[in-house]
Amino acid sequence: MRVLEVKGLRKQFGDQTVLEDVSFTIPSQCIFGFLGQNGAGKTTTMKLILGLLKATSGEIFVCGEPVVYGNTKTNRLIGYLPDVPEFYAYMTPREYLLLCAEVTGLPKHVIKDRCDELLDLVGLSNVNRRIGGFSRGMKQRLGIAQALLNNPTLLICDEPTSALDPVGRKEILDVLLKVKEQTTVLFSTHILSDVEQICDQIAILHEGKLVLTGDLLTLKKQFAPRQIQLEFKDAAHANEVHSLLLNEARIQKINQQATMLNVEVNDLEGDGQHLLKLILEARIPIYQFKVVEPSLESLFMEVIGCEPMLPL
Ligand SMILES: Nc1ncnc2c1ncn2[C@@H]1O[C@H](COP(=O)(O)OP(=O)(O)OP(=O)(O)O)[C@@H](O)[C@H]1O
Repeated sequence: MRVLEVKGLRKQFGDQTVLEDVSFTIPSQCIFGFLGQNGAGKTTTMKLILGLLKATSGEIFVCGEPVVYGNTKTNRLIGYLPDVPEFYAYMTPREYLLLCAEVTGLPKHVIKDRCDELLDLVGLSNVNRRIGGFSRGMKQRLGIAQALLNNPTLLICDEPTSALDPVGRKEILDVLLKVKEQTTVLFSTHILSDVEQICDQIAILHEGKLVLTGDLLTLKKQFAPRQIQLEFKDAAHANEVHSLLLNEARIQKINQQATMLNVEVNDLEGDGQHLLKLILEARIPIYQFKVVEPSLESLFMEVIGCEPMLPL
């Protein structure tokens, strides 16, 4: 089933076009990473999905139902976590969730069990402190619990990990992985490693246009350049090999950083062997010869037209 379908979405603020012909679909039970640099248009897209902004043109469907601006009926199917969630600081997480459950009209007989289940899911069941003293990560986790109260089909999180330290980020990613068992997740971010860890599908937004969307593993294989990394004892040896390889037609691109060379080839096996042979024949000692696994970073940089850093 298609949980979300975005078709030809365009959004203008005055004469500024912020989104142009954005189309993507999200199948059920997947984690969809919505990637883009600051200002790419991620939050605007999410607000359009939530019916909080009016699209200039295009259509959005949640579980087959059209999203209509100003009539947010489809939001009963969506849980939303904004980038900076706000809470009542004087409450404990349980008090706060119980209040939200009552306000959202959850049947009285299920409220307590649902809140306990969600506090357990986000690792806050034994926390009886006031929310005012929570870390950012704890607030994000409570926000996820709140967004899941009504058993949504789609959970949308706006940059849930961006302001967190590595431990806080891992906790959120673990929670999202657990959420995926029951709910489709769309989360926006510019942290590529988070996407690499948990996402099945991605979309990359660049200056308001969707430059890539699809299954992450397939895209990585399809787009990431075939690269071999060579490391030498010193920069002089790396320079020597760099000059040697400049004459080789089969080498697509060479990128050097000090003692390391990143060499892009067409045929990893054949060209790799040829490279090694050349270096050995020139009697240049080599420290490391490594086939670089395709990474989301190289894919991202390629589609937005930036030069990737040398992988470590
Ligand atoms: N209400 C608005 N009025 C005018 N321009 C807006 C409005 N909201 C957003 N924009 C502009 O739209 C562009 C996209 O903003 P958006 O917040 O969607 O980007 P983003 O990808 O979420 O970025 P970030 O990662 O910084 O949150 C920006 O240039 C922003 O200034």
